[in-house]
Amino acid sequence: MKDTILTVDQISLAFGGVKALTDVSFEVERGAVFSIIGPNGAGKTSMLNSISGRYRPQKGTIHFDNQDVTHLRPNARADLGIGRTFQNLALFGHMSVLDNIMVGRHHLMKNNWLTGPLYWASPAQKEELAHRRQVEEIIDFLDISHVRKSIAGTLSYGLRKRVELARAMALNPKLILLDEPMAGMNLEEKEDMARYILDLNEEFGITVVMIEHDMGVVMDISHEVMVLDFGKKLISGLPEAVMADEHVRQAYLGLEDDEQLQEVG
Ligand SMILES: Nc1ncnc2c1ncn2[C@@H]1O[C@H](COP(=O)(O)OP(=O)(O)OP(=O)(O)O)[C@@H](O)[C@H]1O
Repeated sequence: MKDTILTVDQISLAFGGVKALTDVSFEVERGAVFSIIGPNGAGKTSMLNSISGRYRPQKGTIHFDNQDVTHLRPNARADLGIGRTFQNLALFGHMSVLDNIMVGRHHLMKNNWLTGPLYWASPAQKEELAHRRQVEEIIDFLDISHVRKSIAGTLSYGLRKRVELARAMALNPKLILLDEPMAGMNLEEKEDMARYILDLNEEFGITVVMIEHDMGVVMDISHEVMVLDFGKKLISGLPEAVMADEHVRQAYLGLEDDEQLQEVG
């Protein structure tokens, strides 16, 4: 039987007269890497924001892990296991890598990690230690231990993106929303990031919903692809089937033959 972790049903979202999303429905299977593609302004970020709770669609419902989350606030959705990264870096530049990642874990801690250390040898301290161990695991996984004490703002772009991913993972998400995780990266950084996304999906069992413009990456790592165009769903399915679709090739890729498709991204 199909194990669906996310069900988006008939979502419509408008900003004044601008229709960002119109009647978009789709399902994401637990354990999948699901990519959303489409031209600029197609509604991709609006969809991610609707899932995370940042935007409130005027119409439609969103179910996550068998629960109606349509009316839940972003924090409540995060508590249920929806993590995310942003299109533009959203790290605390003046804080260390470790502290940035601990912020991601904050909501999991019963005791506030800022006031926690003030209580002596208390459960709060023990809790912080346990959290630190888990954070160290994530740091090892993403190969950022050499910069764990560095100030986040001083790191290269690729490393900062990885720290952002670490912070999202620290939330212990069942589903992670990635908004253009490879944007602005060189080829090597992109290859690294693709590997980490695959590993967090396979080793940690985290379902991934990702917006990505690099078609090579999308084709390589996605189990399913959905195309948005002018706020509407054009098609979704296996990556090869979507790329072979005539409408997609014309409307989005503007391509005629396979040779050109290879060059995208
Ligand atoms: N907060 C907002 N206020 C007003 N209009 C918005 C807002 N967010 C998105 N829009 C509009 O909704 C439409 C869809 O935008 P969205 O950012 O979701 O597209 P996108 O596919 O993510 O584009 P891009 O690839 O450029 O990031 C656009 O017309 C955009 O201007």
